Amino acid sequence: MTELLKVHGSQNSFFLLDQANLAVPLTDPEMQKLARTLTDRETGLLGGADGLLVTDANHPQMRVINADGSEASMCGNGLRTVARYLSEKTGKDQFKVKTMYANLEVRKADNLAENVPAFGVEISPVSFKKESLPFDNLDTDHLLNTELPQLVPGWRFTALSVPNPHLVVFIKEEELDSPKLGELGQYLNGDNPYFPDGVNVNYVVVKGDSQIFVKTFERGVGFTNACGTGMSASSLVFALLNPDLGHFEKEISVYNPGGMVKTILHKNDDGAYWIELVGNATFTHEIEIPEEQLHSAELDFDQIKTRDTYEQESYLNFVEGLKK
Ligand SMILES: N[C@@H](CCC[C@H](N)C(=O)O)C(=O)O
Repeated sequence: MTELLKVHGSQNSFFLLDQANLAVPLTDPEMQKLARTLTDRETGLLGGADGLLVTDANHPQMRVINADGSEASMCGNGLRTVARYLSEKTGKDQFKVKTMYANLEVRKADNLAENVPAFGVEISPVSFKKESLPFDNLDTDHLLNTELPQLVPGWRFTALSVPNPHLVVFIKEEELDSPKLGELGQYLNGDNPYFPDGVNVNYVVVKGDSQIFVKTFERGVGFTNACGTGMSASSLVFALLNPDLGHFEKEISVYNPGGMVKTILHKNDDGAYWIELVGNATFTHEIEIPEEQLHSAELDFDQIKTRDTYEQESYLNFVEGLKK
């Protein structure tokens, strides 16, 4: 039997698999197939999820397989849960985790509430260069609060990678339910002349000093409860465009449909930006699957056992408390 976990950060949910638990590690096509099968919102396990996180306790690392089987270079909410998993395995409270483009620092943080463990993770490298997303056919090398009437007239867009690609647009609170949000997300993540690899689209509402709300249409997934890299990218753009409200080296509260995280913005002496993302790392279920099932083309759900950890109840109490 192999143990998987179902986890979430701000209710951006994942299955977490440790290759070190397997006699034969999963191949990339097996991971992609498993991600698509487990995460399906209608036919997947435990109501599906937004992706599959693959780690290896022997070589601290994280790979992120989106729900559609594509691979993302980073996942901020996912990294917090991988950090907790590896921390509990090794007894270490601070260490680095290898991701596609960078070795990122992670640390155990104070619990957000009783039974709501939290971790802080480094989000970097940050780039505003066109090639880092990439984007094309927009007659510019940088999008920084730029009008793009060919996308949505009247909206201003900022593009940055952290290092996965993000587009940030500030909207009014009353626009949050507009169909334009999903339409644009879908358009830019389908066949389009501007973002050939797709892009995560973050819709941001400024709530006040050091406070924003972010709703994200995620590449490879669709709307999610939260996107860690998206909230980090949005925090940086918030501070760059509104220096009176968003500050470096000071916590920013980032509310999202799944809860709330904190971000802290940093600028190194060489001018490079990086962000610390602090938030919950919740394990909702322990799952037992025979290893041969993970390698097989079809999963037999009758052979899978799941156990509720009861952490979700505590997390929901924490979210309820945010409303008071
Ligand atoms: N939810 C994630 C980001 C996941 C990756 C994204 N869908 C992509 O393809 O870049 C997060 O918490 O950062």
